Amino acid sequence: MGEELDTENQEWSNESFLGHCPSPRSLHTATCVGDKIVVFGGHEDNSAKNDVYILDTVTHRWTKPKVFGTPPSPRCAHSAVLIDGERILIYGGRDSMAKGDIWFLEVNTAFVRLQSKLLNMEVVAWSKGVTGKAPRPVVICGPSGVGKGTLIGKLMKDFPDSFGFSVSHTTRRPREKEQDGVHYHFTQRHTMEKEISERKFLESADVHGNLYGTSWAAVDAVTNSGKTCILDIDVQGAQSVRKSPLDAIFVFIKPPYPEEAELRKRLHGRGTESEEQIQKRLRNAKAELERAKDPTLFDHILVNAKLDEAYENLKALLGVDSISPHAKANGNFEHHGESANGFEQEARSGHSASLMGSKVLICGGVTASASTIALGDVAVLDLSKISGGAPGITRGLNWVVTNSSANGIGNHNMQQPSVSLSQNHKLVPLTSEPLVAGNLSSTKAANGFTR
Ligand SMILES: Nc1nc2c(ncn2[C@@H]2O[C@H](COP(=O)(O)OP(=O)(O)O)[C@@H](O)[C@H]2O)c(=O)[nH]1
Ligand SMILES: Nc1ncnc2c1ncn2[C@@H]1O[C@H](COP(=O)(O)OP(=O)(O)O)[C@@H](O)[C@H]1O
Repeated sequence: MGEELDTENQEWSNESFLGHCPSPRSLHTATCVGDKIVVFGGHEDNSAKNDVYILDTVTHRWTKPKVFGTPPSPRCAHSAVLIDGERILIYGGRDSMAKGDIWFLEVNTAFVRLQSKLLNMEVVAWSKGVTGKAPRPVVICGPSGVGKGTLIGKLMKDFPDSFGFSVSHTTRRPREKEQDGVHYHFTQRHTMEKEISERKFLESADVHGNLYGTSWAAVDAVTNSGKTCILDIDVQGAQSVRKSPLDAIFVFIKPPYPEEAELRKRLHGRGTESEEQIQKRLRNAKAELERAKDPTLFDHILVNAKLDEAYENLKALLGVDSISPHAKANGNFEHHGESANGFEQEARSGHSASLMGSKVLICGGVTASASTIALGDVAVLDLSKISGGAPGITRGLNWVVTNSSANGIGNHNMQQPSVSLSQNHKLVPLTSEPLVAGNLSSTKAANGFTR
């Protein structure tokens, strides 16, 4: 059962709803997307939630959609605003602490429509929103034995705060010093094939007789932490990623001449493969070196003759400061808070958010729950330059105004008030009037705290 409000007659009626309905909760958001209502997060039994449910208002059926990407941490008292009918911006909220991060729940983007068609089910996808200059992922390719692992290892050791490795899945057996979950996720072919069919992978390929693949989760884990994501994948993988919306930089590592003899020497020196496996790797190397000649695939070709020189060149093309290891790489971004232009935002919950053109106005709310200070400001998030999106981060967000006294914006028009399901599950508008009206310096926050 549920209750429905007829907005024309202003009347509530009891309705039966079918399907998988959300558990009773409060302080969640419910956003109308066409005939559907998308419910995210909320609070139940002393804990916050990060699940997503969709109510089809025509069929009166609830569904729990398939969720792509890594969801934000559980939260309640966040805000939700529908952007261009295709993605819901989720901002802030709290569990035990107030949050200042920005997320997009894609409900009708090209990516979501394609996945939905392929899987024949309701699909949504998470993409983390980033302000400032977000780094692009880096794809590193090259024949077996050329030194990809060695170069990446050096980069990760010297710049652990700046670079993160996308841990691939593989069906090959672990080498002696390889750790599961660090170098690869070692898995079985049937398990991996099942996960590929469930579309958990950004790309996958058969390489040297084994299955390798990059999961969405592997890339999300790095990009959502704010680090530059490094992918060590073969040329087939690079071709797939090139076609994906990941917007990566592609680097091919080549051996010096004579190429085959050098690879053979290095593979023998590494001593991790049998002679038969080395022969297979060398045969494949020829084909990879050939395919790398495609000028549309790689942005940079780097010869790894002398290791130290190759490493300096790699750092230079990635824009890393070679003098100060452990410093952040150029292009690193803040996950939340600071914008490219220096405006900073406090984490908050219980605020309101409304869309005005390509800008989102964030008003009031409270800061960290320990102090529960009500905020009287208006922050404006500019979405006019956003790019990217699931699968991957959404770039180009910018905080443009922070007005602590908010003169002149007090009675702004809330174009798209959030809608919330209350604890007893009635569908009610959360803020049919502006949450913050009049003089913002004496804001009343959503939970009643005043300043
Ligand atoms: N397409 C794809 N290739 C991968 C992935 N992970 C590793 N590879 C590639 O698989 C090949 C074999 O890797 P590995 O077994 O570690 O052997 P190595 O290249 O001899 O060190 C290399 O070309 C890797 O770049 C992945 O997730 N996807
Ligand atoms: N520039 C280089 N000169 C000589 N040997 C190298 C160089 N770069 C890497 N190696 C060695 O070659 C072997 C293969 O390197 P590795 O990083 O495992 O290659 P890949 O990951 O591309 O298969 C390792 O034993 C490594 O120490």
